[in-house]
Amino acid sequence: MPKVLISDKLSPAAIQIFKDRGIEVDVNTSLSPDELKAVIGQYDGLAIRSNTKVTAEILAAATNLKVVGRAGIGVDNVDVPAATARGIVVMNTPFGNSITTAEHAIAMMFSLAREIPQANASTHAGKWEKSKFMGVELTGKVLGIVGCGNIGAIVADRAQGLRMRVIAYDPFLSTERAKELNVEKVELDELFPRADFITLHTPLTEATRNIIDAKAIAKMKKGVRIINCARGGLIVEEDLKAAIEAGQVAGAALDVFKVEPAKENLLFSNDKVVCTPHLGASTSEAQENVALQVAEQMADYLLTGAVTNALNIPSVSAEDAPKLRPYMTLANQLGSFAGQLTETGIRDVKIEYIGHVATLNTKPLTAIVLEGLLKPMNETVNMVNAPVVAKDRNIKVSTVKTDSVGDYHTLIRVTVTTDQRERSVAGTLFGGDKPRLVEIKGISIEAELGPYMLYVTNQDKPGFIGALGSLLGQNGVNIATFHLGRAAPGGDAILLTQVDQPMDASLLEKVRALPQVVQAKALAF
Ligand SMILES: NC(=O)C1=CN([C@@H]2O[C@H](COP(=O)(O)OP(=O)(O)OC[C@H]3O[C@@H](n4cnc5c(N)ncnc54)[C@H](O)[C@@H]3O)[C@@H](O)[C@H]2O)C=CC1
Ligand SMILES: O=C(O)CCC(=O)C(=O)O
Repeated sequence: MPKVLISDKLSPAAIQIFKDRGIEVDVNTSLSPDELKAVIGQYDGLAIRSNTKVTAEILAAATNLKVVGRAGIGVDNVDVPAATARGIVVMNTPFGNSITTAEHAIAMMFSLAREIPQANASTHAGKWEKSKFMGVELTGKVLGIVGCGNIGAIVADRAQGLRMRVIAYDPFLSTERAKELNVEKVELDELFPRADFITLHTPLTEATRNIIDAKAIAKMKKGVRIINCARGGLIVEEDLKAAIEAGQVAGAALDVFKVEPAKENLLFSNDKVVCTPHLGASTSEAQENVALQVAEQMADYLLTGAVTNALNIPSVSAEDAPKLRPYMTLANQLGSFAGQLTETGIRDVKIEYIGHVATLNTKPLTAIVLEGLLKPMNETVNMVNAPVVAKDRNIKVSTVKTDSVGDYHTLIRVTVTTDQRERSVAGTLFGGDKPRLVEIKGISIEAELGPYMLYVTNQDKPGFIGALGSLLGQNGVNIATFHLGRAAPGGDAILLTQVDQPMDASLLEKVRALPQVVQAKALAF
């Protein structure tokens, strides 16, 4: 039974889902990094929010870990490349808290415009400072959105409802999408001087880190108000403080900080700064959504291998999954067949998708071909890290899709080039779901793969099949299936036979000693 650790505060709905799906679950939200490192080896899954830092060091100790599930959006607290290298899937819940976070940004904008938190504190203190809190209207003001993805788009919609004019900077926002959102797409240098309010909704990446620094602030309209409900690292806090003190920035509303939990910060106690402790996603609705989603996704992966919302492995939609399933088996068999026959360094892998298979999402198929291919060289390889392992080994991977149909209505061909030779193997699905090998090194054959196979290349000469059958029989090896192919009468030939038990090394030597045999290899699937 798989075992999951929940190490951040998640809605109890997640615990129930894990239990209902037959997954053992522990909850411990107070582990120090060292304590987490000490226990993580017991778990197959780790469910987190933003508190737990899943570092390379934690992952190195996570010897059984298969999936990290982030109940939320940002995964900057997870070392995704380190997880990928270890074959660990990292998944998030990209939509579950978007509305809630967008609403928080709007609430922060109102708070800034009317100084509501400051006025609230003053009124509670019995001061009745009516003339001190003179606000600004939002109607007719320009809102500059930096990062117009899921949350940015919802903020744009709500702001338009407030009669604001919305401009957005997002290099990946298409003109059509901007039109659909009724948002004016601008460059950052145009957004800064035009916006009365600026709200940040990008992930924290090397391109966005410190996007709001002294240089950027100098380009902004005097009296601009800045809202950050994305990530603390987007703003250089020292520069923001100086700009508020100089009057260039009228105020800032911050839900996120460079260092969290932010028990201390240079912007605290500045009366132009409104702060919340990373509450963007904190509504009961959003927390229920993300907890349910992450638990279902993690359970699906641990129990069935189905992948949703993963950041380091191609996702397969519920609609595509049943169509891809038989191809996944075929792709893995083809990769594994090629991998087991390869004895020297691989330079190049070409995967051809021909006919029906070319119309499907082939990314997961490519990953699983590589898993099968590399497994004989690397026990820990899986679909997640196979592309990285291939890259690390300087293996060039290319894919070709052709939807024109040849002898088979659907075909996958894997061609592996090593320093010494090029070898190809191809397969199809019989009856729509039964994987069959139909070509090895360009020679036609028709074979179903079983757990123990004997693969022989030989010269097509009389007497070979009888001699091999007798040899296997004399050594107590039962033949389950027998498949033959040849390039031309008397030429190169291949034999693939399924046997009922593993072939031991001494028997294999006897097969190799038969006069017609060029190569003999025991394969396992
Ligand atoms: N405060 C909180 O509790 C929460 C914070 N977040 C943060 O909000 C961020 C945004 O979330 P979503 O909208 O769901 O993500 P998203 O991926 O849908 O949108 C992010 C947008 O940023 C854009 N972008 C990427 N690089 C950019 C760059 N260099 N300059 C400008 N735009 C760039 C992308 O094209 C994309 O459209 C998350 O990455 C997360 O860090 C998310 C949820 C809750
Ligand atoms: O889990 C949380 O409270 C934070 C949410 C968040 O920052 C995110 O989803 O990126």
